[in-house]
Amino acid sequence: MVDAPDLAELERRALERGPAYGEGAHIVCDNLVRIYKSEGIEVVALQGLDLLVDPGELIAVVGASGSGKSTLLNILSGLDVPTAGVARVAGSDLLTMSAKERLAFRREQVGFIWQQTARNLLPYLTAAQNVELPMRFAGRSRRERATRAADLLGMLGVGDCAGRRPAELSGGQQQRVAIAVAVANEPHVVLADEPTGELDTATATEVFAAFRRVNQEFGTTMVIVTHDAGVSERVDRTVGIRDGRTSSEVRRRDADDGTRTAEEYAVLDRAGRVQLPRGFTEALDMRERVRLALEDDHVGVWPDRPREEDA
Ligand SMILES: Nc1ncnc2c1ncn2[C@@H]1O[C@H](COP(=O)(O)OP(=O)(O)OP(=O)(O)O)[C@@H](O)[C@H]1O
Repeated sequence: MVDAPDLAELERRALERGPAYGEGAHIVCDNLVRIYKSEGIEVVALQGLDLLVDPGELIAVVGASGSGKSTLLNILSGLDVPTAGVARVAGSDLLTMSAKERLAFRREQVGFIWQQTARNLLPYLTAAQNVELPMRFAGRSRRERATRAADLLGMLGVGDCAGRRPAELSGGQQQRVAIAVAVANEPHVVLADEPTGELDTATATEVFAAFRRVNQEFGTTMVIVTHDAGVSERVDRTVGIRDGRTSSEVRRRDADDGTRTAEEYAVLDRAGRVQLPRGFTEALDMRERVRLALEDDHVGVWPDRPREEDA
């Protein structure tokens, strides 16, 4: 009979294995799958998506229409349940939580901002009342609600709009009020689906600045889905989604001399998969299979055609 390992041995093995995937991350998606079934047809919206977002990070998510961006946000916000995989936000497991836990998660842990300005605010309440509403649900005192609503609206540059209803606000003002609503209960994470999609460039810049302000002031982790290059170029990390998987990443850094550099990476997932950019595969007519070779400091990828030395 083999001796069972003792506690010290198990601890030693755990240390040897190193940190678990996503340990310390605020958002963890590991091999996330979402399959929609309608009228007997299955649509695989997410097919093994991996994503890690650190606490306090502000990232943009980009991708073609239908690539799975909204599906991802709906899962992270607790609105939708994934079919398989791991999705964890601020320590909450989104696959296994009960209905009650899900409600508390949505009320306290995440704030959400939709593209359609009208969807974010209740039309018959003033801006301040809209911001106070989630705090009322959370049981905060009347005085605390009023003070915090005024502070948030002021911080986001819409303090003078406090007494106006959404119809009396511009699209950009409505989105800034929506950000105040989203962070009213100090959520750990804010998710936004095309929040500047209906705005002109100058207004979009102002709204993005409001997101940035909240991120820096409160350290809130933020994921913004966007088609807007003005937004995606201003964040430190842009994650590209293709066919329901994270496929590429652009990281930007400010150099000491004040210049900003951007570097594009392909994402290597936990199973060792890399998605080649479509431009590369088309340029070399790569289809179905490729040849790989391990070199000293890189991996070569060739189209599946007879090589000269084989001919
Ligand atoms: N409720 C649903 N039922 C069936 N299929 C769905 C449903 N929601 C999304 N899909 C499908 O899942 C895939 C991903 O959709 P999703 O809305 O996540 O993409 P997206 O990247 O957000 O697109 P867009 O930029 O156009 O909003 C698409 O093929 C879409 O048709």
